[in-house]
Amino acid sequence: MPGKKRSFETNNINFRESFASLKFVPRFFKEIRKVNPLLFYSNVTGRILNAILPVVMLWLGKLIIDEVVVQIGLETKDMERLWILVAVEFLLAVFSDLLSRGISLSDALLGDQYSIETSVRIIKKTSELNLDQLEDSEFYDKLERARRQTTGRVGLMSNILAQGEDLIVILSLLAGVVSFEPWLIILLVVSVVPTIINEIKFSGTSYSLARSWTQERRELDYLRYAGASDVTAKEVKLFGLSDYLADRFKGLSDKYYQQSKRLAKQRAGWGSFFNVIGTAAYYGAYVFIVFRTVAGVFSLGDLTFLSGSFNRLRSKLQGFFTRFTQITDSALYLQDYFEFLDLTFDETSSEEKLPIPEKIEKGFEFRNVGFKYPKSDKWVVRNINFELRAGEKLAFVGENGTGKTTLIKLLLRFYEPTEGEILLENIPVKNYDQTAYRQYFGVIFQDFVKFELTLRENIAMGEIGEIENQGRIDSAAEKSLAREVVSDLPLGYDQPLGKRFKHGKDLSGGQWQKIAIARAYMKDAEVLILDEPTSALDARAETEAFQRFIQLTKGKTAVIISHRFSTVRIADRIMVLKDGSVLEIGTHEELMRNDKLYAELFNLQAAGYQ
Ligand SMILES: Nc1ncnc2c1ncn2[C@@H]1O[C@H](COP(=O)(O)OP(=O)(O)OP(=O)(O)O)[C@@H](O)[C@H]1O
Repeated sequence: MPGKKRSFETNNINFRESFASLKFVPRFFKEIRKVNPLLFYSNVTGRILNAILPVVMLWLGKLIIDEVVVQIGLETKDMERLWILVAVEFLLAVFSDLLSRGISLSDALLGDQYSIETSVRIIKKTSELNLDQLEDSEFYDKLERARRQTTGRVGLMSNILAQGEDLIVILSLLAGVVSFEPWLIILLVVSVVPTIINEIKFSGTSYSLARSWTQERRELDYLRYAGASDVTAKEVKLFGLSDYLADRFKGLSDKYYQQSKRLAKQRAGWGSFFNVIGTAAYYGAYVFIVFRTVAGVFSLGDLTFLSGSFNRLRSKLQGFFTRFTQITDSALYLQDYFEFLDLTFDETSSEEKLPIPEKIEKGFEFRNVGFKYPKSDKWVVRNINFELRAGEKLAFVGENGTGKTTLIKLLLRFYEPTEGEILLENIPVKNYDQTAYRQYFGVIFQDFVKFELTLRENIAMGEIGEIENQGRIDSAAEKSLAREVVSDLPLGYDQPLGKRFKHGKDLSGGQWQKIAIARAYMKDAEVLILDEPTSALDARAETEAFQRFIQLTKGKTAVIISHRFSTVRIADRIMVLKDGSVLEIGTHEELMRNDKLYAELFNLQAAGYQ
């Protein structure tokens, strides 16, 4: 957003908060285990084995050197023990390599399976939520973070498991070092404390930066899409928008880059400084071990074992703390993911819901309905009173933005009215089970989705359980005039639509609408809603589509929204909306006699056709 101040310091996450996010880790692992228990337990077992190998190898190294020293001092050499030790070390080295590869492989497989699982869960969860949640930008940010981190979560899994593995390595090495020389522990602490301080200092900062930029990243994604996609290409070329979009993208990305660079430089600077202190402590320990060896307290083998163990311990401990911040950082994303999954979708009340009536006898009634969109103070519609009687075809007309689609969304219970109520058979619709209630409706929205899938799938979306029912798909296509679209396409029903995928064919606006109408015919719905479904059809096709619609849906209840009065007049009754209120309602003849807005607009359009 231009001019808006963005700084990661403004909502920085501190160490305690990062630490608290670890509470999601057990749930995370439960989910991973569920995805593939066998792979999961093999991975854990492999890591435990792999963790004890380093100390065993170092110990073997010590035994080999000590044996070499003994053999040097002997007149007649007996090399058998030495070769056995070397052979065991060799076998262990091979085993360790195989084990590491096995662990990486199972990490990758488990990670892939888990990321498929999470993507599926995110899709399913999104469909459970209410429309107002989906339209909320904060919600979108949460969804964005939950979605973005799919691969990050895989890294988190490996990191946590590796952390457990390293802990075992550290404890075993520590036991070895302590048994020789407890004093070394003090130097060890001195060598790792700087790393710990550094990590605490920067804990959560990367996440904070990324989080504070969620909205901008969405904007960047959008600009990338607007500047480089087939959908926008025509206008971008025609209006020469490419530089404008590229500059805007660059300006915003540069800001992010600068903040990210500053953070990375600070991290690198402090990291190097603390590392020098740590290295000095290590060399202090080394000098100490060398002195003790020269003094004859330690053997040469002890020297190798101790210096090797100490060095490994130091790097493992440093790695342990560095990884710890990576883990807490990623766990913060985990928190976003689980918070997203735990979002509740609020059916207005938790009381028992009524089953829906099998057949609609009376119809729907809007009683004094008023509505404001969430986070808005503006009444979009108010004092709305009308009936949608069972079996009737009711048309909504009115200028753009007067609330026609909003009334449909209220009828479909995508939103609750802010005041008043909607009734079905004299009972408030909110008392009925929502999922069952929505089954009544077959709807085509004006912004219906053009799924970039096959034509068959696009029609079957109306009743996806019937996708194998060719007869039903044929009949829906026939009714909606989509049959001719099918026969024009080389692959018929199996033609992929849209340009995104190989062999995809794009359709004209009118052809897409015919397919969308077929979608409504797929479902044997009690109530049909057509929100400007024919705006892209030519005049003849539109009249034909509507006349068919009226014939084919005899006895069914329907709402039709259209700006074409030649279509609207076919409806049983017409409701005229103005500024969010009902101005008049009645049959075509009644409204013409009324001689108000409807008659005026009708005559205006009729004159236009003469
Ligand atoms: N999701 C939303 N959040 C906030 N305001 C909205 C939302 N959807 C629509 N509006 C506002 O509600 C008003 C009514 O919109 P609606 O889509 O119901 O009009 P319409 O009569 O169907 O218009 P058209 O003929 O152009 O399709 C408009 O002012 C619009 O800006």
